[in-house]
Amino acid sequence: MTDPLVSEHPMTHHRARELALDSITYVAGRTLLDDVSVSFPAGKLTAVSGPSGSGKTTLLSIAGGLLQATSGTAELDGQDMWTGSGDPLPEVAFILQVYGLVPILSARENVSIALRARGVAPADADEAAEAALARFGIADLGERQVEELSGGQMQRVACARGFVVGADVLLADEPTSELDEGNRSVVLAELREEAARGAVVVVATHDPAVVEACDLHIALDEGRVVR
Ligand SMILES: Nc1ncnc2c1ncn2[C@@H]1O[C@H](COP(=O)(O)OP(=O)(O)OP(=O)(O)O)[C@@H](O)[C@H]1O
Repeated sequence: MTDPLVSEHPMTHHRARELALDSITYVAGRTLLDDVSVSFPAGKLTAVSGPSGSGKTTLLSIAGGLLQATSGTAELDGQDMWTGSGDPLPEVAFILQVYGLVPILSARENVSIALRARGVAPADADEAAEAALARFGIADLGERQVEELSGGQMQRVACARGFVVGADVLLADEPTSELDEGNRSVVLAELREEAARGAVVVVATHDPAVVEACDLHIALDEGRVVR
């Protein structure tokens, strides 16, 4: 499997063990997360479920360092996930609900960027990007501008960009919402593979089939953990 970061630094790369959230509260006008303590272990696929508006996206954002909690801590083996800027640690990759793709760039460029930003040489990054697109069945769309793609195709580009990094922590927000059953299975298999590789993998989802496919399950309701 393509994993440029790990293969470039085979001797120095230590796997994370656990992403721990302790007493996280987040207030924005009202309380969106209320005293949430959860632990996401490496090597496991953890589902975060809950109705729309229950706080799943907010929780993932805090877990990955995009958002600073009002109180409480989010730590990867003791390292604070909040870096002070809203830029996540390089160990973290996101697959976001809004995708965050650059519309005027090609699918391949959007994926390649994630590696180039981490110091991978452009030619190697492009090659890994092609392979990642192929994993999600969109190798033929590499040259296409993202703004010309369908919602489901964009979601698969966002998946390829999240997976290509070989991150220690992969946080996926509804990564299968636009996908048919076949493509959903592909994404689930890839998530499982990342966990098997030793990553912390968290997937926020409404989909019972996705919850079913996970090792662990945390349910939110109105900003509180209910299971
Ligand atoms: N910055 C903000 N300021 C105020 N309210 C916010 C902010 N961000 C999110 N919210 C609100 O917080 C609640 C939780 O949002 P969040 O996106 O975390 O839920 P979710 O469980 O991911 O929902 P969905 O499944 O619909 O994506 C929602 O009611 C949302 O409108």
